[in-house]
Amino acid sequence: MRPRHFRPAGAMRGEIRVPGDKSISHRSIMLGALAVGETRVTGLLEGEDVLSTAAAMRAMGARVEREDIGEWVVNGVGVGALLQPQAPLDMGNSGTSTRLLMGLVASHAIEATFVGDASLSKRPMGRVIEPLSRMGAAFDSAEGGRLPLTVRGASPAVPIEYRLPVASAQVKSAVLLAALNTPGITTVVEPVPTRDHSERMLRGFGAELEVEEIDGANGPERVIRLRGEAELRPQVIEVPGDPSSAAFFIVGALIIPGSELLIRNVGLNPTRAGLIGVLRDMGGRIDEENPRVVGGEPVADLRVFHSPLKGIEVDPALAPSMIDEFPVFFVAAALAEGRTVTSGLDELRVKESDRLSAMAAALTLAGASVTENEDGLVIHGTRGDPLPGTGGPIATHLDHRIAMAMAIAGMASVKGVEVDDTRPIATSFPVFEELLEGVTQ
Ligand SMILES: O=C(O)C1=C[C@@H](OP(=O)(O)O)[C@@H](O)[C@H](O)C1
Ligand SMILES: C=C(OP(=O)(O)O)C(=O)O
Repeated sequence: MRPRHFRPAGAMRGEIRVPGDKSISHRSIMLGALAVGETRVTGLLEGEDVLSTAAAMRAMGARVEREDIGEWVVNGVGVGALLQPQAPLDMGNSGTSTRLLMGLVASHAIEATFVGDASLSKRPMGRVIEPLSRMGAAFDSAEGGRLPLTVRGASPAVPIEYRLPVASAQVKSAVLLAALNTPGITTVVEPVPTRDHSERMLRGFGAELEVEEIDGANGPERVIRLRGEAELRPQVIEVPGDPSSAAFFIVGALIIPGSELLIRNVGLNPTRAGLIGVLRDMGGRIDEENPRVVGGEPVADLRVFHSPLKGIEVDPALAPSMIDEFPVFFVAAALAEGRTVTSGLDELRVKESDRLSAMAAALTLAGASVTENEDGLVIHGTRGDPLPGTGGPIATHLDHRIAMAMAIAGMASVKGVEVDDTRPIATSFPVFEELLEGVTQ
């Protein structure tokens, strides 16, 4: 455990540049490893989760090398040519690494065992076991479809048409990655759109992938078709900054009086940008400067000003586009005027921790007024007054986003917040504390 007390702070001022997007970093290493030849990546997130992906791809035959900060070179083996790993693949804390790599292994003639830390070992893998079994892969897992888990890939695997039962980009991506080495056309139907980095990058690497929008019973649905036995061509990839990391600074600058912060290099893919729209609807001033396209993704610099926020009812349809931002969004709600209501957030219970109960407990300790419902939180804000709690230690539960969200809460509190363990922050945002110190007065 590495505890730290996050003190009440003056304004957040100056500028920062957020590190590379975690989702895109994972995918650039995985697809690079499946393309024959040299893929060059800049701006790669060097967080522990991405390093777990890099180590796994090395164990399956790819050359994955770091040349400089964020500059990586991947020499791939080609679709269909992954090697049998000689030892269990240690996924650490990373759900994305585990679920996407289970998809890759599922259609190769290899067997791989996945292990992870205490948090990852509690997370449900049945949601990927189910479609990948239909494609022909075989699984042995701990009870309830949990890690440790062994996948025996099918060769050839069978193409399926799969309608996602949960709004999960990881499940969608696992099926699409399995489809790469599966003869014929695999179809994934998405009733609710989730982040589309896999689709964008698969196309960029030359896969035959098409996306059709159709009218579903409850609105537009996306039908994604991928032709298998794909040949991927190596790419040069610039990874845009991670909006999920920027979120902590966006909320910090909005709630701490006197703040004006420039956050450079923020990815604004619409399947990820839900938080910004909701905070604007609450009265937050977030200006976009220098809009551009980086690595096939929309990016801008964000200038964020301290703003009085008003409570809001968050449309549950927005959840997938801000799914990882809810912990810090709850902090914004705790400082807003009036009531904020969230619902439809069952998925938050199966992240690195149960993020609904972890944030309800942590914010209550910090002095916020929070009611935990089955699928969301209701929060009565302080109308800008600092949180009046005891400062007593809040439990992170091996969850980086709880640690960072409560660090921001501490800065907007009377007595600060003691975070029981800051180590998990390194999974997604190793320079978080350094950047925070640089911009707080
Ligand atoms: O595909 C991805 O890169 C991710 C998808 C999301 O998970 P789910 O698919 O479980 O919603 C998200 O929470 C995670 O941080 C990254
Ligand atoms: C849920 C997250 O990641 P993963 O599922 O990859 O562990 C996250 O980063 O908030």
